[in-house]
Amino acid sequence: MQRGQQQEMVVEVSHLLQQFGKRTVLQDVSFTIGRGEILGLLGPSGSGKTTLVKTIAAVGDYAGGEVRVLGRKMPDYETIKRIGYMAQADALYHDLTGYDNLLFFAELFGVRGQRRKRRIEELLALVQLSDSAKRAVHTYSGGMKRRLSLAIALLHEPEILILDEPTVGIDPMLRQDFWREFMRLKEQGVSILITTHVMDEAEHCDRLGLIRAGKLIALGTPEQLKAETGAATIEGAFLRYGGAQS
Ligand SMILES: Nc1ncnc2c1ncn2[C@@H]1O[C@H](COP(=O)(O)OP(=O)(O)OP(=O)(O)O)[C@@H](O)[C@H]1O
Repeated sequence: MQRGQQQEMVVEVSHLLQQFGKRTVLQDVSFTIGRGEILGLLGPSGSGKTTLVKTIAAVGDYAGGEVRVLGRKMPDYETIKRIGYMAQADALYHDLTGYDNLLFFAELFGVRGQRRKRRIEELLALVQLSDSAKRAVHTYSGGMKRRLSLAIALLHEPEILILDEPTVGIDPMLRQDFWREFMRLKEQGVSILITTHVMDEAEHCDRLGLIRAGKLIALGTPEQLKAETGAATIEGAFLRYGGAQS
């Protein structure tokens, strides 16, 4: 980026309020994500991370504030197609094979012809499912389902990736491959919002947001968060901000 040039903001969340019935789950949450930026969300179980990423991915409406993605107020159907969302709960067709799941979602996202064939093959290789692609998903392990879900989220080459704990149940070697891929996508200008409980993954993020009880209690680069708290590690910084990591 040129000096003085403004970084393009692809996600703008301002004063977001999310409620389920009378219960407030997210309160006054504001942040932005720039093009090609990886923003990680950390927080204890139940703090609101999944609710936040779902709201940005437009899975449901919100009670107050504003979420804009690529300049459009969400939820917006056209913009949803430019997002790749990997949910925590697998949204797969268990009676279909892995390959047929990819075919189904390719159709849904308008990925057709030679591009479809090429993408499916590339992604099956990336997530190491080429040899199991013709098996029904109900025979897959939890980790295999996560890998297939990631392949689906990447299928249509989205500009924004929203990944809810993508590496749960993934072995350390493959986790490294995933991160190599996330970094490659970042270099291509893809913006990534990722929730994680894994502290060394947090170190790979450009910035981190710490969420506690529905509030964004800290936001900054890993170095800033450590410097502000005088902690040697992200985990230490997080604890000093008063969040108990689960
Ligand atoms: N559809 C819903 N209806 C009512 N309450 C909900 C709903 N979805 C989430 N919640 C509540 O909102 C709070 C935040 O949940 P959320 O799943 O966003 O947390 P999280 O930080 O992602 O947790 P984890 O790390 O365990 O996945 C929790 O108290 C949860 O029970």
